[in-house]
Amino acid sequence: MFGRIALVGIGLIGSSLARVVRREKLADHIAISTRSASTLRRAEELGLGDSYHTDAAEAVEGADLVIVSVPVGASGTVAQAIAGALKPGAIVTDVGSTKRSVIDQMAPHVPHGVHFIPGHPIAGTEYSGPDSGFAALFEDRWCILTPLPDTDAAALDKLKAFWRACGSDLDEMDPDHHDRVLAVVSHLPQLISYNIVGTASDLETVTESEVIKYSASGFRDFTRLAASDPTMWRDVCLHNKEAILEMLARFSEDLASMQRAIRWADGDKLFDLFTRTRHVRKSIIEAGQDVEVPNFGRQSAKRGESQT
Ligand SMILES: NC(=O)C1=CN([C@@H]2O[C@H](COP(=O)(O)OP(=O)(O)OC[C@H]3O[C@@H](n4cnc5c(N)ncnc54)[C@H](O)[C@@H]3O)[C@@H](O)[C@H]2O)C=CC1
Ligand SMILES: O=C(O)C(=O)Cc1ccc(O)cc1
Repeated sequence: MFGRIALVGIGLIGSSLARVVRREKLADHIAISTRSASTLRRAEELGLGDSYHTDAAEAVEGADLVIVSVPVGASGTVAQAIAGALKPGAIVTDVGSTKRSVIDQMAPHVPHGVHFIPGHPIAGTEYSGPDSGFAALFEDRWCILTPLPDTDAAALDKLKAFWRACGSDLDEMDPDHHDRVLAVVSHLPQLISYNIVGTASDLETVTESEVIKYSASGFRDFTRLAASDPTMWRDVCLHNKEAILEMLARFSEDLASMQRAIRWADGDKLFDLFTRTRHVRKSIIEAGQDVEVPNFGRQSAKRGESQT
């Protein structure tokens, strides 16, 4: 499908892309670049690419497709570093969890004649780094592209064909709309998880060992999300600030309303809400969107066994 693909950033997403590109033979040459020398060495030990570069500009030279998979706060720095080396006609895309900020950071650096098409695979886990990736990550998951108004139709089609070959279903969205939707379905749950796990670990009357020993599956699900990469999520918060603050404000209002219902023993109100939310879950399952996060390479979560 492509001659040379350059992957800038080789963590969970970059290394999953490397693996699926190799498996599906989507490129003749995979060039890998990342900022940290030790991560690059690890990518080489894992045999993820055909060439390895500490200099991102060197990796993108001659590439037909460049995929930037770094924390969203680093997008501008990467775009600036690669701008001068991009081949005319190349497609540059990203996988960042926020889109408006990535566009604002990257678009000014992309030269005329290079096709910049921002993207976001809605697929991931709480793990990070080149060891954590796997080729099946994108299978049957959505990938949202947020093309700019002047995006070249042929380049867009090519990028869509690439993601389809990775196993994804494609959607297009306006970047601001993307940021509001993701704020509620992804960023808010993530922040609630950080908060609930923080609350539990701050309780003086409950020892940490009790939290671990008696954690019911509800709390355990939150700890999975709360184990996600701090740099990535710090950047998401800082780069989708307005939409996240709006969703947090709505959430706080609804929480206060629930608090009131409990205080005044308003059982009907609680029952109605719990019935409504149950229907949301039912709709997700009926739509076939209840995808389990795969357990590749992880130890068993059985009681008493350690988790790495
Ligand atoms: N982890 C997840 O579940 C998902 C993450 N994303 C997005 O994908 C992007 C990458 O995330 P992950 O692969 O999970 O992160 P990761 O932490 O596993 O990997 C990040 C990579 O970026 C490199 N990097 C960091 N700063 C850099 C810089 N200034 N220049 C060059 N390389 C740099 C790191 O060395 C590493 O190779 C983020 O923007 C994130 O929002 C999108 C969907 C899911
Ligand atoms: O691990 C999970 O449950 C996720 O939700 C992964 C995820 C994290 C960030 C994204 O932008 C998209 C997907």
